[in-house]
Amino acid sequence: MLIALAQINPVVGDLEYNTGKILEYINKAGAARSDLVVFPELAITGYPAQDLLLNKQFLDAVEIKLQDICRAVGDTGVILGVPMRGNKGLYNAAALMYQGKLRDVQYKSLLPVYDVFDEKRYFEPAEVRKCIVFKGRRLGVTICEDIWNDKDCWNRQRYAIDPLEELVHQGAEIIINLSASPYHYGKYALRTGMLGKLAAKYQVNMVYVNQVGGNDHLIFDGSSVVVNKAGSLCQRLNKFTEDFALINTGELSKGEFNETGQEDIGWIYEALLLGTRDYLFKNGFGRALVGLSGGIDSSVTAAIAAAALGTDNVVGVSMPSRYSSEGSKDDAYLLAENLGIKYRQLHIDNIFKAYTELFNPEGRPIMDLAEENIQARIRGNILMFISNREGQMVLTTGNKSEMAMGYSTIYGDMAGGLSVLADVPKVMVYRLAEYINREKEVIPRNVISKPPSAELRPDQKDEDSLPPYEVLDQILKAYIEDIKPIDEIVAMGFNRGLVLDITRRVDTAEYKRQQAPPGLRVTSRAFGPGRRMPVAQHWHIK
Ligand SMILES: Nc1ncnc2c1ncn2[C@@H]1O[C@H](COP(=O)(O)OP(=O)(O)OC[C@H]2O[C@@H]([n+]3cccc(C(=O)O)c3)[C@H](O)[C@@H]2O)[C@@H](O)[C@H]1O
Ligand SMILES: Nc1ncnc2c1ncn2[C@@H]1O[C@H](COP(=O)(O)OP(=O)(O)OP(=O)(O)O)[C@@H](O)[C@H]1O
Ligand SMILES: NC(=O)CC[C@H](N)C(=O)O
Repeated sequence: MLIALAQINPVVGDLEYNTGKILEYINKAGAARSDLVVFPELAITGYPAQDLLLNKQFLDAVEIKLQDICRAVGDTGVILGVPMRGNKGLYNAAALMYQGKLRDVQYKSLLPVYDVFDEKRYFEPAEVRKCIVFKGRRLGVTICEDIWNDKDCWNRQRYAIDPLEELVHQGAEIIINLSASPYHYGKYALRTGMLGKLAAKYQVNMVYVNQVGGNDHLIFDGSSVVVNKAGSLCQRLNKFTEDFALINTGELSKGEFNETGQEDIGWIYEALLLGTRDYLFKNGFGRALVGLSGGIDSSVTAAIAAAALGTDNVVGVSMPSRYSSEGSKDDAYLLAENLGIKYRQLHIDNIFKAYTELFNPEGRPIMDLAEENIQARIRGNILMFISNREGQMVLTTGNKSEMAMGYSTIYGDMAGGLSVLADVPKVMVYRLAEYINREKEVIPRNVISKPPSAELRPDQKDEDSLPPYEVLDQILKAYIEDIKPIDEIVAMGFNRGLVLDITRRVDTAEYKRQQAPPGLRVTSRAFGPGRRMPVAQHWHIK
């Protein structure tokens, strides 16, 4: 049997666009004389459609689009992810269409509610699982979480039923999985490792089709695969881009790829590119604005924006104050030159002076926190003024370490539409900078080598207020990503007072993060919908 994998990038809620895209790939599979073409989970609506799924008119429109697609299906069968109304409510379904008719449906059985997922809010679970017989073959059709039933796995779930096992026992000859599996660093290796293990355990070939694209904070890597019953990888679709491939189930005896593929920092770079591009494009923006301080965060953010949107579509704005060093101004200019993006310089001193004259008895700076922060706020206002007038989206530059510690000014450098590095720890920002410079020096060497500073007062250095980032990032990972208790973090070899201070600062900065723009998720636990913490709360270990 010839099976086509259609790894598409749907736009959430754009039923017209998604249907057009699905029809395009159905035609492509038909032209290749494929027996079957498989699309990702909820391909018609895009994933996650969230509360759009509570809207009756939206579901009515989905039904009409499904009928349109059905009518267009000929001799190439189509398996497509779609929300479907059934006996008990809404189901997350895989629909099989063939020769103009809906032939069979399998609902999703395991509905994830951990991490960023909230599927029980919308869907009922399948009550039965049956192989779908198509062109004489028994297909075991599963939807994403249906195969993630392993307590050792990242999701740590062990469900009472095992759809995969049931389908194999019913004689499934091939397992098909429609997915919308968001990326985080390490996820590809984890996912393909798991697929290999399952295929070998059940001695069954597996075709895994994943969504690709950025949808708000989530980035889907695609990386769809085919694994044979020996557990070897036979086919791998491109990562972070739409792709299409054809496999012959009769020729899967030997794997073509030996490795499951450990990811390197390039994966994070590509993920951020796709996340930035799709967030802007899917929100109707083609251009971005970045405040360039000459520091590492704004440099890496601008480099990502330039690669994602094209150099002509990025404006870097340098906004020096009296505390900005000559070096920083030069670095900001050089970065813009190296990237080939547009560059402007606007001094903020007169505006800063207006504030000090308004508020200070002597009319001169008194150098307190309010004055430090007003510089960041003046810059935020300037960027939003340009955005309003010219139509670019402002990108904020704070990294995960700073967002964790509240080391940023609310309504200042946090003002903007998308936070590109919000889930990238500072140490990883440096690795990204080295990666960006892998062929030639784009980010000036001085930007990478100088000690980080907010330059909001004379001689300010980040490490006056924060522990060294190498230490900080390890403690933050243990606390935020691994959800380790304080005692376990201390047992990793860190000073108890330091761990208490850092974790308390993380907790008390929650109010800032809840007012921050969405951040692109690239670690196993980002701030945002996958980490829901109260703001006004008093739980702290002493
Ligand atoms: N629980 C709560 N819920 C809601 N609002 C709350 C709040 N607690 C304080 N607030 C409000 O927030 C204000 C304090 O926050 P905010 O005004 O941001 O000020 P704050 O956090 O005190 O200071 C900002 C810090 O970030 C550093 N910084 C700034 C800019 C860039 C960088 C960098 O390196 O990237 C670093 C800066 O040096 C300073 O240490 C309070 O005055 C109050 O209005
Ligand atoms: N002089 C400046 N000109 C333009 N933008 C600035 C300037 N100073 C700060 N910003 C903006 O505010 C953000 C926070 O800057 P700040 O220098 O305080 O912290 P940072 O975390 O060290 O960032 P970076 O590494 O980019 O300097 C910067 O990334 C930049 O977007
Ligand atoms: N859409 C889903 O069911 C996703 C859950 C799954 N465990 C994943 O992240 O790949």
